[in-house]
Amino acid sequence: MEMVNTNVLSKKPEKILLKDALDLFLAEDVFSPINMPPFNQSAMDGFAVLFDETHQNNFTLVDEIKAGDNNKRKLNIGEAVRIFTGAPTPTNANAVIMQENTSVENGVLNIDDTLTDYKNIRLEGEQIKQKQIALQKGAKLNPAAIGFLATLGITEVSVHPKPKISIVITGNELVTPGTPLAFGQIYESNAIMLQTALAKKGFTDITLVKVKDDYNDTKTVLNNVIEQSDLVLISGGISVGDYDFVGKALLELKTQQIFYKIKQKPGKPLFFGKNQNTIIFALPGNPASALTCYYIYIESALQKIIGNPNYSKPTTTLTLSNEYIKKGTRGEFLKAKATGSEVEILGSQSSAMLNSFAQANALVYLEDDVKMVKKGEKVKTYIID
Ligand SMILES: Nc1nc2c(c(=O)[nH]1)N[C@H]1C(S)=C(S)[C@@H](COP(=O)(O)OP(=O)(O)OC[C@H]3O[C@@H](n4cnc5c(N)ncnc54)[C@H](O)[C@@H]3O)O[C@H]1N2
Ligand code: MOO
Repeated sequence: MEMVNTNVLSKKPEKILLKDALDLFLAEDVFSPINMPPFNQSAMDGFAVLFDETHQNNFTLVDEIKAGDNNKRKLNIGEAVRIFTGAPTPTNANAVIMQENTSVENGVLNIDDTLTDYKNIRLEGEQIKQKQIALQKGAKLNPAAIGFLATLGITEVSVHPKPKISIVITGNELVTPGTPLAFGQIYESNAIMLQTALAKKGFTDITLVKVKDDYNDTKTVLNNVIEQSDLVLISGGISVGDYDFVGKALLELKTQQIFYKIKQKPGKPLFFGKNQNTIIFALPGNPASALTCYYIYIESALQKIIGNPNYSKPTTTLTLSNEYIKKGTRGEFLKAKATGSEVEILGSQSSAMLNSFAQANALVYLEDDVKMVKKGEKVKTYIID
């Protein structure tokens, strides 16, 4: 995972529309172009007054101001205006009294309330002043941050944009769901699985290409997608079989191999490399292997590409509710179900099967030298969502 973090660079900053910036990270500080609020504003429906120590009640009503009115009037001591929430208070008004605490008789306002300076007035610039920093470089644009920038009138932000992604599906045996299966064929499921996993995190600029187990076709397809994408995810054809052409084609295309094969289960033959500025993951075709590699490696790479300054896949330590005997010497990511402080390792851990993955909300990680874990033991758990 460390190798992914050090080798994946953030995309060059671009200005994009604020409405398209959800969950991206600011590439530069943003300063407020205005005072917010831009004028003294009433926080209540009621009456704005100008009082002093000699005049605390029986105000003379002189005007009405509602939200949106372009009214910059001033009051004399002892005067009041009818006012509504969000309306500009008279420029020198020093309190707003809620209408519930008032009565009006013959144009005179009586109040049943204490007067304090600037009660119920939102002062100009009290949230932020013009030229002050609104959000810092690296800030995540969640809905509140997007709303905040919109309150300042901002429509565009400089961010590290989302990557253009290509998914390449390899395999002669694969047919699209919805068509009948001939003997020897299986339904192709990695494309939709990866596409929806990506879409869930907001990554939707995806080109899907399918290629048969043919060296020249694989090379041509990979050459094209590498040229057109920031991130290429390849499914299958990365192991050692005579018809696994992905590794050979990638190297022939002068891809820099950063790692190939990891001591982990599932996902042993995972390939990670770079070609020019394009990041490439060749995922094992086994569906559970492909998805595990997606969660553990690709989600981190995506966050790095969009400039997340402090991402690491969320992990927690949970108490195991069942025993598990680990056979091999690879580290294992095990499909699991976390409930509160407990986690259960599910059955059906095969890389070729998705039945237990479909019920999982976590992956328990056991180090390579672990032989078994007992009920009640604490285990490292990746939460997947
Ligand atoms: N002699 C060895 N054989 C294998 C090794 C090994 O070390 N030595 N490693 C095994 C492991 S572990 C894995 S994982 C697989 C990975 O193989 P590939 O990445 O080359 O993937 P394929 O052979 O193309 O497919 C594997 C398996 O998954 C099915 N598949 C592939 N793509 C899809 C898809 N899009 N949708 C659904 N199912 C898919 C495919 O039919 C195969 O059954 O290699 C082992 N072999
Ligand atoms: O490493 Mo493979 O992904 O176990 O089946």
